[in-house]
Amino acid sequence: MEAEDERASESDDLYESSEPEKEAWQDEEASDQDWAVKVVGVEVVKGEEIHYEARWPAWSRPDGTTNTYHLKGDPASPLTGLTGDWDDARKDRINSVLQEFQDDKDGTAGTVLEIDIWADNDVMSSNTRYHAQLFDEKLAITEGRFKRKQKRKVEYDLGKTLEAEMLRLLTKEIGEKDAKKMLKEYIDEEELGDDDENSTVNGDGDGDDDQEEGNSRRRTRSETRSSRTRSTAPSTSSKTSISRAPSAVSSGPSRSQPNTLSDIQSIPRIPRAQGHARQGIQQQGKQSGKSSALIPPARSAFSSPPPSSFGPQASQKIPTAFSAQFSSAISLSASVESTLPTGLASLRSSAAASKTPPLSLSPFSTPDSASTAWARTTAAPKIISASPHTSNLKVPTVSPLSIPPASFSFSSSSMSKPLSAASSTSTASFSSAMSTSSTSTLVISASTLSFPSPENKSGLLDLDMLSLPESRTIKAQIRSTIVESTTSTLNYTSNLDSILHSSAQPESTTSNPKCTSSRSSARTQTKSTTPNGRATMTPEQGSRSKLRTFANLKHVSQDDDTGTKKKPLAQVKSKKTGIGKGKAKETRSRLQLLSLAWTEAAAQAGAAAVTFVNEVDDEDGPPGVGLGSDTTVGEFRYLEAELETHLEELLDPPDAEMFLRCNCGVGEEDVHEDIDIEMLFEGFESNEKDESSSRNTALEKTCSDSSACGCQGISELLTENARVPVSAYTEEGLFRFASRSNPLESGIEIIECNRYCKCTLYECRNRVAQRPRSVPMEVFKTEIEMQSGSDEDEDGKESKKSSGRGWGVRCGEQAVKRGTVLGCYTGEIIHRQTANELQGDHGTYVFDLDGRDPAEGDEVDPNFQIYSIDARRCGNWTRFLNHSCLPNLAVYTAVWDTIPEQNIPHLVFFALDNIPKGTEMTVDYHAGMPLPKKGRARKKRPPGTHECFCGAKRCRGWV
Ligand SMILES: C[S@@+](CC[C@H](N)C(=O)[O-])C[C@H]1O[C@@H](n2cnc3c(N)ncnc32)[C@H](O)[C@@H]1O
Repeated sequence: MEAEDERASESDDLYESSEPEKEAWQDEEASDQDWAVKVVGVEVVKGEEIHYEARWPAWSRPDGTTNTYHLKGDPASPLTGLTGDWDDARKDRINSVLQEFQDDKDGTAGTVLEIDIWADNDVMSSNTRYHAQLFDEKLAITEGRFKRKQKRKVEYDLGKTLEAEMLRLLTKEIGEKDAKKMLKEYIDEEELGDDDENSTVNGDGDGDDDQEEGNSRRRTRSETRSSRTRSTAPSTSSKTSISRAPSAVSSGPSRSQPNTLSDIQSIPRIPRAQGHARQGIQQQGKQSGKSSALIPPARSAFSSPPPSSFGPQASQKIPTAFSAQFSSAISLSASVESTLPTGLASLRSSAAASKTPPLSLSPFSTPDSASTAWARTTAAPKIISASPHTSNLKVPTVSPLSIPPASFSFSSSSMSKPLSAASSTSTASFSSAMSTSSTSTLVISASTLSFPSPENKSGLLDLDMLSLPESRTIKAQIRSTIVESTTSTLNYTSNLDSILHSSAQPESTTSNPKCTSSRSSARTQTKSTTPNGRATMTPEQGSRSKLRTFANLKHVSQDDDTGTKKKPLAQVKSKKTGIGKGKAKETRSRLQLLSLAWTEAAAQAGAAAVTFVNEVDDEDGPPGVGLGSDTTVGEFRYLEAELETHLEELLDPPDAEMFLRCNCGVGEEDVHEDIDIEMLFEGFESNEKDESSSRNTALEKTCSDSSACGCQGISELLTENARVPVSAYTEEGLFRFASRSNPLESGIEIIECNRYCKCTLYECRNRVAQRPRSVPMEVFKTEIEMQSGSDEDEDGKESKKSSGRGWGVRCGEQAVKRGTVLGCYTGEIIHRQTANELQGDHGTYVFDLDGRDPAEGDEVDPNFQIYSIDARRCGNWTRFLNHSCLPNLAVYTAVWDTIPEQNIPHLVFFALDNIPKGTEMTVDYHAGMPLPKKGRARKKRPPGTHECFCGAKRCRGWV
């Protein structure tokens, strides 16, 4: 009883109603006009008052909203006499829903009618709810819960598209005949042995009539993918047709709506955690079994979900007999569904515009008092999605935005001057590369194929499509073809030097007979043959190929034909420490090799250089971060932007229809058009365009209108004065700070548009963190300074200690503007439990994905998983970000290639300040923990932490 009372009073607080909008025009002349009006919804306030929602197509407020709300029975209501039809339609709809329920003999609903009850009716949560509902529905559909919505088998021949594009580009360079010949040779070779794989991937191809069969096909597909991921089985061929795009893509709320109430009601809900987040790089010495990743736990403002967006939901099973009690909920959903095909759009516009949002706009919400209970009904469905990024062969893209143009030049023996990608189109470099076919390079070719430059997109392959795992593989094959016919591996590596900002670059190495690859040697270097005779390049092989290039470089740099001595990249300062004089050649070489290897790997993802510098001592680079198995540099996998996982539950890539698409963007051909997501939500998108006639289509095109872009529904930053959905990014693509006075004030999780967005990656205003990094990074050895004794001195004596933070990262030659998005923390996704059990140094590079960690006391479904990212064995430059109590970077969570409910967002770093070039970049590992008012705290350090050497004006003293 007590609990009930408590809930009731809580609900009173929650559902304090606001006055319906008073419309000025009612008192003015305009009210005499004959206005067209349509009843489009109903709200029930505290289970008593019923307000009709009306839309006035010929009228709008200055902000574009058109809806008004009118109390039922109010004689002054302009809807008097107009609600009859609507009420009838609602009743019909309710009856049909109930009928559907009663007819449901297949046992999915059983004797229980499930009704979702939302715990609050804050309109700002609506998008999140829609999102969750849509996700659930899609999940249910994917699982074959609804027979009448059979999954349609969709195939598209990626290989063909690639072939066509290859042919087009090659034809331009070497003429149609040769181009065809070259491709044919390649394809013939690839086709050998394809059959078995095709049959595995595609099933028997006789449609999806039988659900069980569909399921088994899915299983087969997933098994195929899993094994590909784990054991790097040979990739699919260019002829493979794929059933649906398998990569996980962010789901943002869409303007699509679930089909029927019964669909909604019988869908299991993935439990969503609400709670305080801890986010930070784990500390050394962390104890096994501790639940917290940090000691003491820190709360990051960035990781805490916005209260409205991620508010608790309640979903309860209601016995049929009692369903009448919930008629208001049913009627809400049913009526909106039957009469409001574009309800969400209007919802958005009215919600965005109204400072006093109307109550309970969500068709899925009801202000019932019981709804405050944070209940979960069914067991969470197995997480179907996965990180799609399990391949270590990245799409080799070279972005003109991310590589300083001048630096990406490729010299070659047969060219009078270096090839240059200085022109902003990579096509240019491709042309040059191909026309000097004996010496041009692999990367140019591959990058050209995959990168659509902003100026010249026509005819180039769609980057989105190419980032599918299958296409990566296919691309790798193409890449190997090009290598065979045109590439000098040596040139490739030696020219990477020009990306580096070394004062001295290796001499041209093309004349070195030991290193110049002939066509046949390139073949053996870059192509492997599987037992069945297929020539493919798997991700791992791609990586080995890198290693070989690497070895060549090493060879060249140490044994140069010309006899010219190379200057070291790192100019060792020995003034301070005296260390480093007469440094061995290998030391310099390792730094250089690391620079080349990391830059090469970054460039393949289209990102700017990452170099290693030590101006402090003779350490030849951070331990264990070399690429490949070369003992000189250790083993490490560079992951510029993707995550890796070995977790079973994440190995199964989701089907495309798991993800939602916003409807921004017009006229662009969508390569995924044939994946008919709309089919699943037929009838709910039809009037979108009418609705938004007043909207600026140019804005729409690039997802700039955050109130209209479905994907941005929950990227709600809180402004200082009002809660309005605003885009997470400015027009310039900078992070939009919530508040000048306290930029970290609001918790956010950004939902970026995903690959199904109709804008391109570079056009889309809501795809910023996904773009390749444009700021070159320098991993450098931090200064070793002599300091006074620390607060930990037992005998209290002053002592001199050296302090260092190991290796850190700074922006090299490029200053960074406040709000610049710099990149994501990458590494291996592991279970939080595993992370917590890592001992000592092993936890040093672990970053918790804790944006949605359950709060203490939350009831958590046993299937609910939380994760961390471990950058010990793979990762990128962000693993070197040191801590500062007054940092210049911060981190937020963003989702675009997973579903938020998976709890695997990206951790995105952005600049909190303008950062001058050459400045170390730091984050606060304990964001949210109090700082001393000034100076350095001299309190005893918490156990498990160690002394902080951040040197900030205000410092906690421990890290
Ligand atoms: C994520 S790593 C950062 C990269 C690390 N410096 C390296 O050399 O690999 C985190 C570790 O760096 C060190 N560190 C980072 N910031 C520090 C600071 N302000 N004071 C002392 N040590 C710090 C600590 O050893 C910490 O466990």
